[in-house]
Amino acid sequence: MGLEMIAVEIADYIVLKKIILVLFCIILFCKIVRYMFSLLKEEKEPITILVTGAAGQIGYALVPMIARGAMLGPNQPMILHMLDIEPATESLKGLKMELIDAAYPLLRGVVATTDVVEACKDVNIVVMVGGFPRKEGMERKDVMSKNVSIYKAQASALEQHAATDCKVLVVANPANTNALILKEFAPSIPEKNITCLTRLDHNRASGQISERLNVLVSDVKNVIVWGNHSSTQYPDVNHATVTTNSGEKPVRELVVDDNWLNNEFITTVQQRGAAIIKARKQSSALSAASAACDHIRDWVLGTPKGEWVSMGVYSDGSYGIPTGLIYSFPVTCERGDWNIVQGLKIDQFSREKVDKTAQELIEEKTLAKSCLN
Ligand SMILES: NC(=O)c1ccc[n+]([C@@H]2O[C@H](COP(=O)([O-])OP(=O)(O)OC[C@H]3O[C@@H](n4cnc5c(N)ncnc54)[C@H](O)[C@@H]3O)[C@@H](O)[C@H]2O)c1
Ligand SMILES: O=C(O)C[C@H](O)C(=O)O
Repeated sequence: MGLEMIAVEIADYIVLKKIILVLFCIILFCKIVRYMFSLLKEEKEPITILVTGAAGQIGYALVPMIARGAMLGPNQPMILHMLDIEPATESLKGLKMELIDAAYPLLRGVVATTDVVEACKDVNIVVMVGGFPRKEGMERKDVMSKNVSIYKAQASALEQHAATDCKVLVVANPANTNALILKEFAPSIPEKNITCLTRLDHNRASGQISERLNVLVSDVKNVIVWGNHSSTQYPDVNHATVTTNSGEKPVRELVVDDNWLNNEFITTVQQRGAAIIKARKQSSALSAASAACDHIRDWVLGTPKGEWVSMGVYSDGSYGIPTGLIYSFPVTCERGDWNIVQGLKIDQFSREKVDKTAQELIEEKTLAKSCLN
């Protein structure tokens, strides 16, 4: 065999090796893609969610949202536990029938009960709506004594029977103080796992800006609701922006009316709950249910990059807010954990409002403790 022939054979061999390598890579790539798809299709374990006060009006709006996947996403199956009190037994039964009739694909089981132990068994997420609602003309403090005793009792049941890492959202008013009572009487639940709903106020603030500027509400970012879910809350737009064709613009720059932002905007958001009660003769329900889904979704699945939301959380002293209060702060969430956004500038106007609502929470805490004695 001449040298030329040997060179040709070696070249053929190298080409063949390259072809085999390319084929091998293609097969490997296909296998990886198939594996990724199989992971995506893989059935997740159901998460157990408890809604207390499920037979009430927020409950009636909330449970179908949860069952449709609005809270935990379209691929997360769930088992729903629904708790209410004896007089609501029949309407709770009816709600269970309707959930079955709605044939929600993600809903893998429904427990409708008036037994708090059965309701709390192994729950992973708890939305506490049960309680005595404020009626027209009533102050939130009027319902305090009725609700703190409910929250004390339910804290013990959760502590003993819920999953050890359960996440709790308190909706029922006074939401911040009910959450604080729950925290005090369920000391084994990590304090970071007990929160209250101020997302409704946050969404209301974004909604008012969107209406005023005629922009999409989804383009309004980073409003803050500080403090109590009450008329002393402080809706703050000093760090808020709107996404426009020419980038992110500060809300103040676009509104060009500091008088409106510092007065009417704040009181409209603060008084929105009362305005809805006046109009409907019942407190807000669908917007509260939707906000509860937003709160849990962002907490569990994370907030979008560069955005924060408002959540009532246990104060660690950030922004000079005393520890020992459940206070609404701007937070970002990642991998099921929230963190208070640090380093935001608080001007004198804001400082007074942030402190005023903290002061109301201190007073509510004292009142709640006296109701327990
Ligand atoms: N945080 C917020 O943003 C926000 C918004 C709207 C309403 N709320 C509050 O949410 C709460 C519920 O409002 P709603 O309109 O659904 O009231 P609702 O009266 O229609 O429903 C409350 C339900 O709780 C039940 N309940 C009472 N005691 C209970 C107990 N010990 N255990 C379990 N269930 C119990 C009642 O039987 C009723 O079915 C109220 O306190 C309301 O003020 C909070
Ligand atoms: O029930 C209320 O007091 C009002 C409610 O908290 C709301 O903000 O709509």
